Amino acid sequence: MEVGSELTMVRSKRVVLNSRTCPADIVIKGGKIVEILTDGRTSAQTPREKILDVGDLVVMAGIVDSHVHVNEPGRTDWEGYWTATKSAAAGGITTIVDMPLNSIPPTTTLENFQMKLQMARGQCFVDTAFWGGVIPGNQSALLPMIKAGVPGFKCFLIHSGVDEFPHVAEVDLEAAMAELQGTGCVLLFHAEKELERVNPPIHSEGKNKTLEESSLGTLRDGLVLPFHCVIHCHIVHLSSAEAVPIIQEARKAGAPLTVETTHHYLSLAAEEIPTGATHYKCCPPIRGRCNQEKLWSALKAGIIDMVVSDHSPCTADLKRLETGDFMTAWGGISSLQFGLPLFWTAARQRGFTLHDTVNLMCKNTAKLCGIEDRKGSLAPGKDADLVVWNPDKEFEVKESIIYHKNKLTPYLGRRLYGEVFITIVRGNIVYLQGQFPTLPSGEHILVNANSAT
Ligand SMILES: NC(=O)NC(NC(N)=O)C(=O)[O-]
Ligand SMILES: [Zn+2]
Ligand SMILES: [Zn+2]
Repeated sequence: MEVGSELTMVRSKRVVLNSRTCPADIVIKGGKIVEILTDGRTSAQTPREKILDVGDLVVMAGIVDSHVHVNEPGRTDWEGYWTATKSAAAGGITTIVDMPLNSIPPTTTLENFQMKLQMARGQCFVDTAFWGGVIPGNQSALLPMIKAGVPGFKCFLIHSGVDEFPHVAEVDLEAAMAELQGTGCVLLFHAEKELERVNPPIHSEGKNKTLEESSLGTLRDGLVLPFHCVIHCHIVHLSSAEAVPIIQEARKAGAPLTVETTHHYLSLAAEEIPTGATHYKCCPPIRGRCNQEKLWSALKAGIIDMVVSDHSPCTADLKRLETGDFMTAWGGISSLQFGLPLFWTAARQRGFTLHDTVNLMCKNTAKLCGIEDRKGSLAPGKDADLVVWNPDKEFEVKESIIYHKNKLTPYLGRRLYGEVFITIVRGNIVYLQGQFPTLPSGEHILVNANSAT
């Protein structure tokens, strides 16, 4: 079987289905799963050719990463569709959902969205959907973007890191929520809030800690719950466990609220960040081990709904490694390709199962962006998006296997469990042990929740 082939069946001794992991034949036709044959059942539709038998490698639904910054157009040297979707394919990610910022222009108007689509066409190795952005004064652009296929919008409550994507005040949220009433879309919040100014703590320069209690006001996940959440609100990249009781309270009060955390808050702790290691900088910052354990407990308890990458790379110079100054370095971590093994390496020791992994990284993220009818789990009628991997195989993150545009990731040199062998998008092999199709096959663009064009 070679890369780029269109499969008619995938066979494995370990297929992760909704209720169990068992031997199964996944019959594929026209890019869709048509049958899943278990318990030795065969069917008239069982094909004879283009069958991929992966033995006892695990076959699971392809990962849906709903938080990826592909900064094209405008900052393609930070990350572009070609490299972002190749690294996604190498990581078992079959759908990415692109964030509306760091590209120039940002996805804040219909025209800007159409420009993004034009740039993405023909460059995507995996399926790609797009978030819009809410900024002050663009409320009249929201409905046209929904009609054009965005499943929701991201907004910031503090400076976003890029001037062309200003943060919102309450009055802007009022206007946006009025527009979004009844549309069924979701509003994603970067819910850090700038608290009262504090005297800059006396810390040795260049430590993540300085960032944590920064003189820019104590930036925390002071969860700013959107008042009278009249639409589905989603808290992105929760970093501080202090927000967990607030989230629980909001839900008790009936707020339609979902929450994500990221691989870096679950896999990295402030205590392990070397002085000046600004490639670890992200906003909100990575916090201590005690906080990390509380995030894991909230994940186990179902209070945090999903885990994403928040892949937010930049060019190496903007990480200011020469000064190691966390206050001026770009906030964002490059990690897209390694989400599955990062999560699994830590989760397997905490009693999480392969089913939990599908729920947290496929099902719930697909639901967030309105594509759960075709992505996020294995069932007849769904897209044949699969990842073939070995949860027990350890490997080292080496520069030579990184397909991100910029290789500067805090995970370099780390040994992880869960090597990805094959990634299949709508029945096509898009990654096979280091090999990719010469060109992306077809148009992996999902501009409407229910259709790809
Ligand atoms: N402009 C950004 O890419 N910001 C992102 N940066 C992070 N998370 O460090 C984000 O998600 O807020
Ligand atoms: Zn953010
Ligand atoms: Zn982000």
